[in-house]
Amino acid sequence: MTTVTTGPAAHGGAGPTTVLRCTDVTRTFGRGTGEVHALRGVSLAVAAGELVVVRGPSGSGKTTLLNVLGGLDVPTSGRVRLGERELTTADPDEVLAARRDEVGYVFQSFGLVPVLSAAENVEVPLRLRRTPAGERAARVAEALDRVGLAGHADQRPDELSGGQQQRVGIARALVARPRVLLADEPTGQLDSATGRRVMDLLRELVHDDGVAAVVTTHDPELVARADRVLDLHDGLLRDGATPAA
Ligand SMILES: Nc1ncnc2c1ncn2[C@@H]1O[C@H](COP(=O)(O)OP(=O)(O)OP(=O)(O)O)[C@@H](O)[C@H]1O
Repeated sequence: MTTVTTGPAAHGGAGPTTVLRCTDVTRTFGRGTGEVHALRGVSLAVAAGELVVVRGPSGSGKTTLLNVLGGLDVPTSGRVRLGERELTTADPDEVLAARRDEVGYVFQSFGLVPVLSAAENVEVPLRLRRTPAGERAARVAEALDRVGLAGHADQRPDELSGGQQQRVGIARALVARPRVLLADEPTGQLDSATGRRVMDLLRELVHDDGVAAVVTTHDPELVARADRVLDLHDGLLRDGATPAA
């Protein structure tokens, strides 16, 4: 098994700003002749305020990696550390708490609840954290304002464009001030100009908030906006080309 260590871990171990780390992670699906090695020894450390883009062809393991990093899936072997929590040895309640408290997720298909307004969608993570109602309203208004949707709070997803829906998705991901942001092909359903604007926004917010972000993509436009690019091929992670800008 080949293990490629990338990021702060490759340069002297745990830096004080590393908030997300996985070490020698494998994930195997199925058994026997049907076995699929989706991740084959992946190590990665992401610092606060760093935007890491993971690119790779379909089936290379991108979604599996995000699921493992975010505590949505359990690796077959290896370790995942999210903030102060070691997910791979934590009990299920603690993993749930880590997901709720530490991670914001952005989905390719936005993942908004169709019957809720933009503001109500953004409010969901705050309700899960039992944030008091008055504080919720202020935080939701601020989050919508930051993504340029202050005037769209009462609209439902089907009354918004794709780019606006993804801005709502980003506001929802960041409203509870997570330390980690995970985004799976966040511009996959957007035209290229809209995708660029959404990615610029994501980059700005990640840097402003000091969030450790991992974004998967096929899109070269996203790659150019990364602080660091990693290539995933057949479940193996390698340093990619340094982004142009
Ligand atoms: N639940 C599962 N059961 C069996 N095999 C799976 C499962 N999830 C993923 N795989 C397999 O693991 C490999 C990696 O899949 P993954 O979805 O992580 O790739 P991906 O890079 O995200 O692909 P895409 O870009 O098409 O979304 C693939 O061969 C896939 O078929």
